[in-house]
Amino acid sequence: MKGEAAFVAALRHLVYDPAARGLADDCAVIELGNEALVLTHDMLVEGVHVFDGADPADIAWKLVAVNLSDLAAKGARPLGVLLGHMLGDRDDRFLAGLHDVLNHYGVPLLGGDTVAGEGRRAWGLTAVGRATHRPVPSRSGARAGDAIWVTGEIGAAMLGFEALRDKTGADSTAYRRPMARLAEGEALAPLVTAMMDVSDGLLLDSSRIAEASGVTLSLDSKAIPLATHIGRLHYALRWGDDYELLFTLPEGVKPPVKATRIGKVLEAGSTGLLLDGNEPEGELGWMHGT
Ligand SMILES: Nc1ncnc2c1ncn2[C@@H]1O[C@H](COP(=O)(O)OP(=O)(O)OP(=O)(O)O)[C@@H](O)[C@H]1O
Ligand SMILES: Cc1ncc(C[n+]2csc(CCOP(=O)(O)O)c2C)c(N)n1
Ligand SMILES: [Mg+2]
Repeated sequence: MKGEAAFVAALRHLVYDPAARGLADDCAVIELGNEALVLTHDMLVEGVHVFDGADPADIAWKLVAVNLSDLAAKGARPLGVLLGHMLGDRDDRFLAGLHDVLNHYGVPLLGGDTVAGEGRRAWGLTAVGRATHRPVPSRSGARAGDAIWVTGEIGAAMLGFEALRDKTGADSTAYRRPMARLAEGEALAPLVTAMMDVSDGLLLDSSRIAEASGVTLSLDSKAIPLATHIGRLHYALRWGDDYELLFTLPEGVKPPVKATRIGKVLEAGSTGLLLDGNEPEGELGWMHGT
């Protein structure tokens, strides 16, 4: 067994509760009578998701935002978060960033756990939300004939990462402090046939909707809103950390939020994903441990 995909595939054999959505969605969804709880957990690791020596205030921001982004993708309103923290040098900065991000989104801290350990630090966060629309949007409802849409721009986090790596002084906010599209997710939830957030790269995440829905997603590269120039297209579509919402709508339905139409859903073909009519080359996005 190697890497994230193989491990999650093995975990699927342990899953029997429908709330887990087959471990093929951004969140678990627990139906409770007329309401549904929406739950997610994402981790950040030093040197993998954030630079070694990054300002802990930025780490706290990103940790909360990437989890709220998964709630946004299901149209859920956050109820609170639980934090898994490894103690370190500048925990006062972590606390300051945590205060900022929780304040920004108006989300309460409900609990967590604190440990000390050696080596690289990792942080975990569980976010709990309440569904604003049921059925809660999934990755599996895209149908042939639907249009494919995305909010915002793709590639801004990649540029921010490069600015920090190369010390150019260019803006790195999109990488350090991503925004969760909660308002957009809530407005879209009643309309979409499928929705997810883009964390691992537009191409890989599009292929996940295709797989979950049993269709082919056909993207038009010229339509994709890029934060960078067209020469960087190959990388921008694969780098990830975008945290925009990727969704499908029936043909003719206009999204109630700012978004760009980037392609069309086709009947399942020989490949789940087409870019300008061809199967994209190389790795599609970010996969841990491969
Ligand atoms: N260690 C794990 N234990 C249980 N379920 C897991 C584990 N790792 C991943 N999953 C599940 O696998 C599915 C896919 O996870 P993935 O991390 O790709 O989704 P995501 O959280 O939307 O993406 P990202 O982590 O890139 O933000 C989800 O249902 C997730 O809950
Ligand atoms: C220092 C540093 N190097 C590389 C990257 C790129 N990166 C790492 S994980 C990931 C996808 C989201 O992770 P997950 O799938 O765990 O949610 C991306 C785009 C980064 N963010 N920081
Ligand atoms: Mg997600």
